[in-house]
Parts: sequence; C-alpha cells; structure tokens
Amino acid sequence: MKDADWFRDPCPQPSKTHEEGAEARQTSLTKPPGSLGVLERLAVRLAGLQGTDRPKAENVAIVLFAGDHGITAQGVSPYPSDVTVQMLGNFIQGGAAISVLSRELNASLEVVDAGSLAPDDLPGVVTDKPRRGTGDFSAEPAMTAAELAFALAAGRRAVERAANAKPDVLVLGEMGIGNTTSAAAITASLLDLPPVEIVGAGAGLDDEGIRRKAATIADALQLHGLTGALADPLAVLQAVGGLEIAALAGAMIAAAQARIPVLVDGFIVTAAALTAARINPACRDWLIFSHRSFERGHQIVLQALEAEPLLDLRLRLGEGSGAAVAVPLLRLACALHAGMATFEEASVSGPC
Ligand SMILES: O=C(O)c1ccc[n+]([C@@H]2O[C@H](COP(=O)([O-])O)[C@@H](O)[C@H]2O)c1
Ligand SMILES: Cc1cc2nc[nH]c2cc1C
Repeated sequence: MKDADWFRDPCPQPSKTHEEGAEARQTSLTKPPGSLGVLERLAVRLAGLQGTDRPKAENVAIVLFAGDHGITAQGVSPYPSDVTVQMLGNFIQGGAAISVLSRELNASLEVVDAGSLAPDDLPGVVTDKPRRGTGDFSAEPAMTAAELAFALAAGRRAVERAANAKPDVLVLGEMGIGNTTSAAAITASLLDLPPVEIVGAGAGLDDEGIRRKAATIADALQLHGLTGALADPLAVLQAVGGLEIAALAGAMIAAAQARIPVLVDGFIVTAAALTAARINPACRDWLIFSHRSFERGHQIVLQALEAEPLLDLRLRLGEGSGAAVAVPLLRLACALHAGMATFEEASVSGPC
C-alpha cells in the first residue's frame, strides 16, 4: 500500500521569516518589550505557524474523537462505558460543555466516533471506526495492527474534512470512559516511568481505585513487554492504546503536515501528542498546549514534551474543553499584535 506510512511523511517547519517579522513588530509596539509576556510569544508563534504578518484565531474547528475501552472491565473508571455513547448524544443535542463552548466561540464542532460501542448510524456523528471498543489490554492487545492503521488514518480523514474550511487553529478533544487508563499506560511506557507516578483519578476514582488502576497498568505493561527499553510508539498504541487516542495522534501529524496549528487539550490528548511526537518528531512544532489538567500525570507528559501550557484552571473534563477555553487568549494575543500602535505611530518615546 503506497500510503501506509503516511504518518512518517515530513511536517513543514514554521516560517522563520514571519516569526522574525512578528518579533520585530512586537518590539515596535507601545509597551516595554516583553511586557505582554506569553501573549507576545503566542502571536509570534502563530505568525510563524500561519505564515502571515497578521495571525488570527477567528476561524476555529473543533474535532472530538470518541472511543470505548475494554480495560473498563477491570473497574478502572467510576463510570460505565455506556456514558461514552450517551455523551455522543449530548454532544449532538448541544448540552455538553464543548457544545456550549463551540457555540460561544462560533467554532465548528465535528464529533467522530473513532471506536465507541455505539451502533454505526448515530445521527450527527461521523462514524469512522475499525471496531466497537478496544480489547481489554489486561489480557490481550487493545487492537490489531490493521485497526491501529485505520484509527490513525481516521484522524487524518477528520483533518482533511476540517481543512476545507481553512481553520486558523484546530482544537482537538476526546471522550471515552476508561481512556485515562490507556493514556497513563501509554505515558508510563513511552517515558519508562512506574505507572503509580502517572495514574490519577480520571473521572473521579478514589484512592483505592487509583492504586488498583496503577497495578492493572503495571501488570499490562509486563504482559505486553512494554517495560524498560525505549518503546516503539506504534507498538505501545496497539497494545494499550485507544482508538480515539490513535485517531488523535494521526490527526496531530496530519494537521502538522497540512500547516494547521493544533490546540492540545488535557491529559489524554497530551498523551496522544507524546505518541505523535515519537512517531514524527517534527509535528511537535505545530502543537500549542492549552492547559494543565488536574489529572495527576498531565504535568509529567507536558514536561516530557517541553510544553508550557497557557492555563491552569484545574479542569479535568476532556472533550476539548480546556483547549476551547484557551481560544479567547489566542484571539486577544492576535488582536493586540494587529491593533496596537507602534511607538512611531503614537509618538511615544522609547527607553532612554
Ligand atoms: O482531559 C483531561 O485531562 C481529563 C482528565 C480526566 C478525565 N477526563 C475525561 O474523563 C473520561 C475518562 O475518565 P476515566 O476515569 O473513565 O478514565 C474521558 O471521557 C475524558 O475525556 C479528561
Ligand atoms: C458525564 C461525563 C462527561 C464527560 N466528558 C468527557 N468525559 C466525561 C466523563 C463523564 C463521566
């Protein structure tokens, strides 16, 4: 198959020329240099990513990938898997947090069923899945190599659809009961850390539940031979990943290849980002990390990616909600960059 390795194709670099132009403009604006802190850095980064002197974050596409997880049979989540499919209905009916945020932001919202237990004909949802739910990775691989390839490509297909509207930024989110267990297993394996250092409460496990969750992951990593040596990211995804997590990784690589900046959400999306960056390191440049989630392992994954998130609001919802909440910051950074007067225009003196 000609395109089987599409995710290894190069990702372009951000435009140095536009970054330098934006940097020079920031220095000329009526403020002490650097005084708008991270907002300045954001405008400069977006200028480089969008290849323009006037970066924007007006046209926002939100894509949310859903998947179910066989590992829930081990009691790793306080909620039943049914909630994933029920929430798909809520996204479409407009009652979920991300539905509200997408309306407030005038953003498009596409919900992709990348592997939930739902039937194939859910109205309002794009069904693009190789199977319903993953295998229970405490006993078997989460998915086959062919299913992994399908899920990665489902991420790319979603980016191709989103790209038609030429979005300024792409917000990526997820929904999947059990997916913090999968994300923690991926992270522990790729970073070669004991699962207890990563595992958190997810949707609300108590301390005893968290201990069992960590032990379940530690046993599974042994079973699949994923401890110790530098793990192959595709092998890790196949053994302990999720279909929505694989789709997210594919979407991030495809977005980078298509020069679309991505706003990364919380713990699960960041675990997908770590995987994507291990598969194709150049995609990292295209990822903007929106927030630090309250989920225990998130800071560790962010550190591994050398990422400084924009916000820390103790969010732990998922659905792309943290990334959506960061969009107004991007908009304000761009408005300041475009709209402030220069020292010369405003006849304001520079430093003595
Ligand atoms: O985004 C996060 O950081 C985050 C942290 C904890 C939980 N979640 C959400 O909660 C669900 C997974 O929780 P769990 O306990 O079932 O693994 C899934 O639908 C995620 O979107 C999301
Ligand atoms: C109700 C509910 C909504 C969610 N949205 C994302 N993850 C979630 C988990 C639960 C349990």
